[in-house]
Amino acid sequence: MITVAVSGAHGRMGSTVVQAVSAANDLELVAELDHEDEISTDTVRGADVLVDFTVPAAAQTNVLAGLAAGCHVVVGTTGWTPEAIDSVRQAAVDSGRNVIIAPNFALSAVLAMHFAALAAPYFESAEVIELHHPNKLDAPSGTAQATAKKIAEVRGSAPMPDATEHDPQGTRGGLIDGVRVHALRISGLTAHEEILLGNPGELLTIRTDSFDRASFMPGVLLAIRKIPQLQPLTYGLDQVMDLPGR
Ligand SMILES: NC(=O)c1ccc[n+]([C@@H]2O[C@H](COP(=O)([O-])OP(=O)(O)OC[C@H]3O[C@@H](n4cnc5c(N)ncnc54)[C@H](O)[C@@H]3O)[C@@H](O)[C@H]2O)c1
Ligand SMILES: O=C(O)C1=N[C@H](C(=O)O)CCC1
Repeated sequence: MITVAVSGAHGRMGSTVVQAVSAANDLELVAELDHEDEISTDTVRGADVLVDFTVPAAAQTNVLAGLAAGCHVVVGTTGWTPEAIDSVRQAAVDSGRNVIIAPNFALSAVLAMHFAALAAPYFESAEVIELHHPNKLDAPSGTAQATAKKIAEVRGSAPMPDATEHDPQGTRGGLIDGVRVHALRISGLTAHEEILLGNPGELLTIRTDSFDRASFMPGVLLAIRKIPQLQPLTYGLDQVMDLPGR
């Protein structure tokens, strides 16, 4: 039996994780923590794994507190900087516990990112559109950032055709490692992304839709089950799945 504490347990994702862990035969929910609860040896109640779905401003502190409390930590909270990830990596090494940070636990999103990285070297143009519910705090989404970085990695510095000279309102979107990213916030949506890859006369569109937060749960449970066997720091659920072409 793997014991689990959830941080952000009253939120949209945290409450869904509480339900999913409670329903799993091999997992035991031992603590539900939220905004006013300190993360400590006492409050995690001996949990093997702390799962964090909180807010970008709190995630790093929560992960470090979880490691100090003796937990492996599964992180879904977005908004990470490379510096914050490095500090977590070092803390994980020092603690002898492991951390996985995944910007998206939905299998369709993980595969969409993977397929985009496989396809990107074959296309002149690549842009990312992410579409989310309007209560989301961060833009662009962690998934869009990770997607753009993966595309940039495989494309290198190959230029994309774009004659735009005048865009005073910034309507061409943000640039992440040379890849354009556009963030939409629309009532009624949950979490969606399109990756558009173009060549003269053709377009490949890769799209992932999370219509319900249940879509993230198989990935979260996989990470909880696998984390004791992982490296001190893993970034992305693709690193845990046995994907072809990696
Ligand atoms: N990785 C993924 O697959 C995935 C999927 C969905 C959302 N997310 C990310 O998860 C995060 C949470 O999303 P959400 O929609 O559940 O948000 P939410 O606002 O519904 O929930 C956040 C919860 O965190 C709590 N909280 C705030 N500060 C805290 C602190 N210091 N300690 C403990 N709890 C604190 C809030 O009270 C709230 O209950 C966001 O960063 C979002 O981008 C990731
Ligand atoms: O609802 C959110 O907030 C989501 N955040 C993640 C991101 O920023 O990529 C994953 C999708 C849902």
